[in-house]
Amino acid sequence: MIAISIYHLCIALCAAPIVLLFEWWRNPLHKIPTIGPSAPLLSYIGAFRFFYHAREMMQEGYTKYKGSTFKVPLFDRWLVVVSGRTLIEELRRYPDDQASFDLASQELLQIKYTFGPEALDDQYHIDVIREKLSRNLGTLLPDVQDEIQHAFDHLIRTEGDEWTSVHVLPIMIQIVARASNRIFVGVPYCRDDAYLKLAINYTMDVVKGNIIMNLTPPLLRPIIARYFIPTAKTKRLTRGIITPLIEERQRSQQEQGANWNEKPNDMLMWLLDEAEGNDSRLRNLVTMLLGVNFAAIHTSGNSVTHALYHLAAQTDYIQPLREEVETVIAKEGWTRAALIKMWKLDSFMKESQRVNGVSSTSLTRLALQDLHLSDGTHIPAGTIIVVAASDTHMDNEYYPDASEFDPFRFSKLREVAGEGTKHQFVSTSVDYISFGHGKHACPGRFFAANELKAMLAYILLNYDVKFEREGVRPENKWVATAIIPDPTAKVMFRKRQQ
Ligand code: HEM
Repeated sequence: MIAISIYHLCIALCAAPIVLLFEWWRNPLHKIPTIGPSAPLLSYIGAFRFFYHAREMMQEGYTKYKGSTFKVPLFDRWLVVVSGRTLIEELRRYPDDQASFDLASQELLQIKYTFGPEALDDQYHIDVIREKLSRNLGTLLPDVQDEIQHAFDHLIRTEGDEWTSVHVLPIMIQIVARASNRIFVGVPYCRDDAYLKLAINYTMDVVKGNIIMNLTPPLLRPIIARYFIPTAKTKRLTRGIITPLIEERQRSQQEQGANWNEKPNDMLMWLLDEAEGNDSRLRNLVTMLLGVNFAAIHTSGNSVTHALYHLAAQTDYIQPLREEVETVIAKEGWTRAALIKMWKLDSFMKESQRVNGVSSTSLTRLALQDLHLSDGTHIPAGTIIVVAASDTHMDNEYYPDASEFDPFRFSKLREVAGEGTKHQFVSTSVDYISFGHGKHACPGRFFAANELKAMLAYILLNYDVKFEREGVRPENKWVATAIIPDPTAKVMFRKRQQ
């Protein structure tokens, strides 16, 4: 009996690698070139490498396979990367029922467990961002600016003409969180430390929850999620803070109806209006609010920090930018029209996003059916596809001297007749995909661009900035596909003496 068992065990042990190899060879993804090892089990070594050295692996793939596809390993799946104008355009054109952004996000972030199933059902916040937030930018700008000023005064303490060293990334994230939440929930909540902490930490909670879910077998996920997903607590605590505000607004709406003259013009009110008479939307308001914070805070906080590092490293950019801001403000006052006229500032932000960005990939899609790309690549249903954003942005074919940070690259291009809007910060194209491109391009980018330019303009008008080690911009950190400005760097701030 024992002999038979050992015999069977030996057969099983010998057969397992053969079966694994056969499955690997039969998998249609096998035909897509791999960066790093692709054989079964060895691909985990590749996944470790990708976690720490994504920049080099993406560069290698782009150099070898530009205009086609390659794949890189994550711990639980392959990521198929497409590049070149033709394929990016092809990916953009696929309808949602063939290549889905929503389901790709669901898979990569385990949204059902991290945000909660309600976040998948009814994404009415996207239309609210598109329709209400973007159309109210001009009206809301004074509030954003007021909050920026309040936040800088509160968080960056300078004395006379002394230089103060500021640990920039966490401070910029806080300022963005306050300025954004001035428009999401208004005063005093946008200054409430407990609420801000929850809104800021929600992103890390989602990341942690995602790691926990990826380590859990699918069958056990619903149970593990119930007890170990940190977002559940964050949502509960946020509900505790925001529910009285929601109830107060519902009461005012009932009592005053169309005569409610002081009706707030903010994200929470727009979401409430959209949820009126819809119980499930009302129940999910806080999830939606946190979802908007997730999309807005770290993306914008990292972006303004990237730009500020360039300013502090190359202080000769300060004068032309400051001159532009001062001249436009003197003529126009602090309006949205004024921000639009600041071409150099807009160009500076766009160039910073081009050479840094917040992610090395964009246009994330899940193939819902087999896709056949024009270069002959066959992508099987169930595959996650992305575009090589950073490498596209660093390609000399699209951007002369692409590796150079040329702050006024885009404002110079805009001076050519007919090119005025094409090179704005918010314009997307197959060559500029920091905000995605096409149907799912970031709907919050108009708000983000306004807020970030208002923050930079505020810094230019009110502070001198520099690095302690002058002229040296700290290296960005790459963690898998995420790109983060050095989280430890400090910038020196000195209040300008008017
Ligand atoms: C500098 C800041 C930002 C960056 C770099 C950024 C970037 C992006 C990117 C790359 C996408 C995915 C596009 C795609 O794969 O096709 C996206 C989607 C999205 N962003 Fe942003 N974003 C920023 C700020 C914001 C803000 C402030 C909001 C909200 C107020 C927002 C809300 C969203 C939403 C809701 C989506 C999903 C769109 C959809 O489902 O169709 N983002 N963003």
